[in-house]
Amino acid sequence: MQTLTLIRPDDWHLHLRDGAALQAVLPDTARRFGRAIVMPNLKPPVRTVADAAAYRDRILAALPAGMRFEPLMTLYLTDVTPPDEIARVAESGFVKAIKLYPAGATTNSDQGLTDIAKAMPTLAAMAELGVPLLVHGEVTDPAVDVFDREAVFIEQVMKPLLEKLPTLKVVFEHITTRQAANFVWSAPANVAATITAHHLLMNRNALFQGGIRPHHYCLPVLKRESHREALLEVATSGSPKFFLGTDSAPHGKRTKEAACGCAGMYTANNGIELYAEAFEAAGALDKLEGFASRFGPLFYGLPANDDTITLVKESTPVANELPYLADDTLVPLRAGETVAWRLQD
Ligand SMILES: NC(=O)N[C@@H](CC(=O)O)C(=O)O
Ligand SMILES: [Zn+2]
Ligand SMILES: [Zn+2]
Repeated sequence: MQTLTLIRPDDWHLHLRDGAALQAVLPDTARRFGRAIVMPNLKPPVRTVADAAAYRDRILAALPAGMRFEPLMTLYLTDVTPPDEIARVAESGFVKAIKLYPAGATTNSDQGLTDIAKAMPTLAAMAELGVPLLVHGEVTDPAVDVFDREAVFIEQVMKPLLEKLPTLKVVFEHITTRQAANFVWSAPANVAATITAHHLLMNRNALFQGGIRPHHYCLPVLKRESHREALLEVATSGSPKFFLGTDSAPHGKRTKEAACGCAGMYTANNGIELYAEAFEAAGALDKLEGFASRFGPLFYGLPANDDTITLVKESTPVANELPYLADDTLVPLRAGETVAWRLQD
């Protein structure tokens, strides 16, 4: 049987939620990944180092006994995040980055930034202290077509920001377009990107395959095939500017299968297996370890994990639903279908 052993990977973009949801999803990630950059879009958001310390404690308390996992925390950038908070971040050791959500761009982004100008002193402090900025890169202007919002963001926000603060470390999160892939490829080494497995595996046809498919809806929304090809090309290129970020984003079945369904796919239960499928299909399994286990730590200035995982090539069924909340379940990506790889126990 074909197997693949990798340095244990990390997930550089993950939603763990809180409370019962956190309890339900955390083991899926901790089984596979050594560390994860934990997104701060809770209700209310994680805005201070003190908030992040309390959230980190709740994550560690939810970790099943005997499991090793290190949550790397982030703060949610608002119009009023003070530059002082950045000094506390740099001192904390456990807060690794600041997350920019344009207000209204995605799930729980209503307290996000309304205008980048408002954050300039705080962003300048980040550039000075080497604190990375993680960006949900989509404009929110309703006049801009939803499929173009990432490409427009590059021109309207990302380029001007990096012109003003050329040394700021930036991770363009969950990139979905050829424009974003090219932009990061051509940018200096302080600019990197995460890529999800679902954007490597699916194009926008998956949203309408035999009918409307709410479990394939996430933000940024899936794009056309030529964009998927561009993402696959940079992900498998061996460039250290591109690394793994699942953007596993759990929402209960009832909130997904609704007249106005939530954005986000749940992939943590096959968090590395889905990437193995995508890399294998591209004939690039030898490039997976760099992308999944080495380039993220390199960007964040951390060592790679000191243990390994092994994947087995074996068609493996995916559950229809997973336990989630007392009154709702979770429908993972590929529910009721199969994944080509399995994590060895
Ligand atoms: N990706 C998503 O579609 N949803 C994320 C938010 C985000 O990462 O934009 C969520 O928190 O549900
Ligand atoms: Zn996002
Ligand atoms: Zn996300």
